[in-house]
Amino acid sequence: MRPAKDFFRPLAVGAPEPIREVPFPPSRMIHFFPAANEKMRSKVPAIAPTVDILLANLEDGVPADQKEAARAGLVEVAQTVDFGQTQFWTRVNSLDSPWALDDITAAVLECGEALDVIMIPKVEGPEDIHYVDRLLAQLEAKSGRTRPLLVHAILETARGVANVEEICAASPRMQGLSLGPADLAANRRMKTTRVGGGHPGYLVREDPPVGDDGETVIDATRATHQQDLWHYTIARMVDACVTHGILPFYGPFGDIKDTVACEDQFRNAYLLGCVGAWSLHPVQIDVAKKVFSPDPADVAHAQRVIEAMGDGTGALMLDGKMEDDASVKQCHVVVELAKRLSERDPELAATYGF
Ligand SMILES: CC(=O)SCCNC(=O)CCNC(=O)[C@H](O)C(C)(C)COP(=O)(O)OP(=O)(O)OC[C@H]1O[C@@H](n2cnc3c(N)ncnc32)[C@H](O)[C@@H]1OP(=O)(O)O
Ligand SMILES: O=CC(=O)O
Ligand SMILES: [Mg+2]
Repeated sequence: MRPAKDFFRPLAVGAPEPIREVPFPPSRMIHFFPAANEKMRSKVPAIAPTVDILLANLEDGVPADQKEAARAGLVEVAQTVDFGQTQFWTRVNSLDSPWALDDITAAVLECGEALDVIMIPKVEGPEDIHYVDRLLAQLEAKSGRTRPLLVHAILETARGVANVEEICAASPRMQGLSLGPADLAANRRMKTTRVGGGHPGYLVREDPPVGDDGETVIDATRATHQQDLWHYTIARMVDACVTHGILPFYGPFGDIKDTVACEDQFRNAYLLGCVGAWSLHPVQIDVAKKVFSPDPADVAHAQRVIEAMGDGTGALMLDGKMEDDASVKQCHVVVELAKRLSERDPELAATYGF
């Protein structure tokens, strides 16, 4: 760990100054497209204005024999597409792969200033971030980049989860974390075979009824309630991110057709503090937009509480409920997010009455 006085020093002569505060533009969805796929690349200019973050994927999901084509696709998109206010990210291959070094090199030297964030998969500890941090500084100095690339890590190994705080604190480049439930499940030896979401076998069952003889009746027809496999990890990730001033995201939901369960998974993450989730298919873009934009009814209620609370201190009753300094702070979180999103979206602003 560098001493505090050196934390914000560039790691190479000529590299841009590290940032002191992580920017938080609209970040409701990170939309993935396979960068090797020409047809998908051709859709990027049309999709870009409809998403908050567009990501050229080079890692899992891209076949091994298309890794070079994906890298070339990233560079082509970076050099030709006008992203407007949409953020442009890439996910490079993991640091132990034969492709990571060339991916990172091309991302810095050939993408110009178009790229905002590099997503690093399978991050295990702060040492992975330290390696990327120095390499990026060297490449930035060589390319003449004027603003530092930020780093987003995927939390998808047990060791990564165990080291989550150190990962968040490893560099001023750290922009955020995503939960990667598919790789994490494999690494933990969970016995699931899906990409995110719940599992019908992970449940709690109602207590058995008591018979006339006072004995419990063990029958299998009692109600069960499916539980959330990801609650612990998301909550842990959110606490680590907030502690270090960076942004938490939920990752992929693989059942593309089940937009209802996708919405549930995204909403659990939203309620626990995540700012966005990945969209793997165009149908998931609107799901993320809906879930990660505060509900207009919640915004209206929050505004009433803020208004009623005056200077924000004390306690009062509103609609039969106690409101005080702490509940009004929650209301400010909701209203500020709604206002921030509305700045770039007049239609959304109208639904809030701003
Ligand atoms: C665990 C992890 O690491 S998750 C991250 C790695 N995985 C990914 O990134 C997957 C990204 N998504 C995809 O590759 C695709 O959506 C797939 C393979 C899942 C499904 O693709 P398809 O079978 O083509 O889906 P479908 O037929 O429903 O597509 C409908 C249209 O949307 C397009 N489309 C599908 N996914 C995307 C996307 N991510 N971005 C842009 N366009 C897309 C298709 O090209 C198709 O276009 P068309 O109507 O002009 O033919
Ligand atoms: O990369 C994402 C995952 O879930 O694995
Ligand atoms: Mg993964």
